[in-house]
Amino acid sequence: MTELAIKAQGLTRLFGDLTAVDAIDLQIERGRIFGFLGPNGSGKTTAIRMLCGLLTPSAGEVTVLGHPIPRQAELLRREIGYMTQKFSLFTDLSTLENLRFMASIYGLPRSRRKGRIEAVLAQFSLQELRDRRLDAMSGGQRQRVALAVATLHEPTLLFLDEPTSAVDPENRRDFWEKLFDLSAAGTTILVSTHYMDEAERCHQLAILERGRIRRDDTPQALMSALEGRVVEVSGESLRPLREILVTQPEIISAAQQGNRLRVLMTPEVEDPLQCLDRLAGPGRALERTLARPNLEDVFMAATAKGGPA
Ligand SMILES: Nc1ncnc2c1ncn2[C@@H]1O[C@H](COP(=O)(O)OP(=O)(O)OP(=O)(O)O)[C@@H](O)[C@H]1O
Repeated sequence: MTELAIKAQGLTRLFGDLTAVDAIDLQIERGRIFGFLGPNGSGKTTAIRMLCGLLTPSAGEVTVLGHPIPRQAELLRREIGYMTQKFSLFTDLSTLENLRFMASIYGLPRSRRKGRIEAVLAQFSLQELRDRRLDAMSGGQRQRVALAVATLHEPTLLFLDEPTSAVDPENRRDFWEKLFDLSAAGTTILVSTHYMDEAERCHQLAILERGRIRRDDTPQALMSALEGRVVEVSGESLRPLREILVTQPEIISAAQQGNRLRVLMTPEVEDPLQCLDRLAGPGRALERTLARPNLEDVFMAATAKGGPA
């Protein structure tokens, strides 16, 4: 049986009347990159904080790296790294000063400190930035320092809460290469994002909406499940066509991309092309073809029109 890094059942958190996380179940295998994909306010941060032992669940069972949480949260803390969307390092200190400070906070033995600091400086290509203050760095450079700090004590499990929200696409790609290096070396990573390109890189993905997991599978399986339901339309007057389509019960979403309209249909529709022709009405010169589903389609299917379809 595959060993699980994280197992949660019925994990729930209320804030007053609001259910921020609503009875979610999770099984995350060791060494995997697992993604939480969801819009703002869908409960990603709240779920991560409970899994780290930083926030007490209102209900549910959680085991992380074999520790029942929150009971053994203190023991867990030494084995995990946590990087939040809010930048939490000292911007008036240099890379090296931040690393030295965090090494003492983590309680790294003196004999290991120097070696680990040099190791992460090399691993995250920070040698040239070792003496630079963080407030004189770009967003991407700072994120690399933050990842170096989060992995300084060699955690076996890493929680990354929207780690690249202030980073451009090229730096995001580099950042993900570092995550794959860590994963290949055995580190389990739970990462939250609202970027589709990031979500697609994960080994496994949970789509969250209003505190619930709407889908949980590999990105490939999630996309394959929508095969035959996405139609791309090109032609004249796409805006009025879209207006008609979005009001129809057969249509989950219709989004314009350049001079094409991407239409996602409900699973009940047997012949999407024929259905589209019928809804568009006679007299429209349309070109339409079935398209390969992407993660954006999966996200729409999982969350649009008030619930999963
Ligand atoms: N301490 C708190 N007190 C009251 N409500 C809270 C608290 N923390 C979070 N919430 C609410 O719980 C819901 C989920 O928030 P959460 O931060 O977990 O979402 P998120 O998916 O991480 O969003 P984002 O992408 O914006 O970070 C939101 O409606 C939020 O306002």
